[in-house]
Amino acid sequence: MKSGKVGVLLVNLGTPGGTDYASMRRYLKEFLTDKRVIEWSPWKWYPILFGIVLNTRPQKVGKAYETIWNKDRNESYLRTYTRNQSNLMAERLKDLPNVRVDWAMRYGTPSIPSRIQALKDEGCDRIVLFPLYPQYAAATTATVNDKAFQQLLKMRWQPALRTVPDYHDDETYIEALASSVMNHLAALDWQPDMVLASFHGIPLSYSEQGDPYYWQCQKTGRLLRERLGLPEDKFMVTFQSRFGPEEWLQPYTDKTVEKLAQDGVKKIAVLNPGFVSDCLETLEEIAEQAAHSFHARGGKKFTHIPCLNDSEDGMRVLEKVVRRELLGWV
Ligand SMILES: C=CC1=C(C)c2cc3[nH]c(cc4nc(cc5[nH]c(cc1n2)c(C)c5CCC(=O)O)C(CCC(=O)O)=C4C)c(C)c3C=C
Ligand SMILES: [Fe+2]
Ligand SMILES: [Fe+2]
Repeated sequence: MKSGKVGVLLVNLGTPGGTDYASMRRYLKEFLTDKRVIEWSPWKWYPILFGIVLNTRPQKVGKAYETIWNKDRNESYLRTYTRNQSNLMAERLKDLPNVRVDWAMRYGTPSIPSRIQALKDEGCDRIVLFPLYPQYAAATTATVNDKAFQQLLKMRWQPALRTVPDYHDDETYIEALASSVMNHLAALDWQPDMVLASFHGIPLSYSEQGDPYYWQCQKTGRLLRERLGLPEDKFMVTFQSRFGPEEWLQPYTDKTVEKLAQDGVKKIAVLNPGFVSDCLETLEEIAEQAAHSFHARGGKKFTHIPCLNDSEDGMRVLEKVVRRELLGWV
């Protein structure tokens, strides 16, 4: 049995294997049966999920994925960026010869159990598990951790596992976001009247039960606004990607974009600080749908500021967090 190495496992949300009905259904089924994501009792939720959602949503969302699919590699960008981040991280950690870097997805492939097992087989008896979410939510961070520990449940000789906490107020992260905004805006021949920092939402009830997500998003937003030197009336934190009938965190991004246009605001910029990589929710919902809705209501200029992805600044953030969590192990 090999031993003595340290693994670093980068984990993002997941992605369907293809945009066809069967792949989309498989992906959404795994996602939407996760009790950390949908907290309703299965008695209430499953008839709706299996009766309606999984019969209609795969087609609808499959079409949306088609518009943002990475055709060169026949995969979603979330997968492309996560793999790139893993390769670049391995390069950056070359000075630590005992460290192995790998990546996984919470839903779809490569799965967390398969990569934890692979790292263990390679001799990693210590693993740093990094859920790629700057703000903590049970629906994202906790479910990644749960999945990893489920695999450990099956192992006789478990690796030691260190879970990486959120980094919503980390200086390097705020600095990277700020430069991504400044560089993007400097390349335009116009300047926005309003900058929206749009985070993925969660149901309000999750927040009321103690999820720190809302407050972490607010703090990220405030620190970014201060770093950009923007007054409060030129910067807003909003929440996107509502799903289902419940009330979610407010203000909603789509409604805000509509209202801004109706109120006569002509130029806006939107960024997604909570997403480590661009994905359906940023490329389709914001860069396509929100832009369309803004223009349709009289808005003139709309720009989407890309996520940090596999950029130099983005990698500096991830590397800083990983090196901090490796302390004592390398
Ligand atoms: C109740 C449902 C959902 C909760 C809660 C939720 C929280 C949440 N999600 C992300 C990040 C991503 N979500 C993505 C897609 C997506 N999210 C939901 C539902 C909930 N998310 C669904 C059903 C989907 C699939 C698309 C759709 O059917 O609309 C993605 C994109 C994945 C991709 O491949 O591009 C990301 C990323 C966060 C950060 C979060 C809570 C903080
Ligand atoms: Fe989501
Ligand atoms: Fe969405």
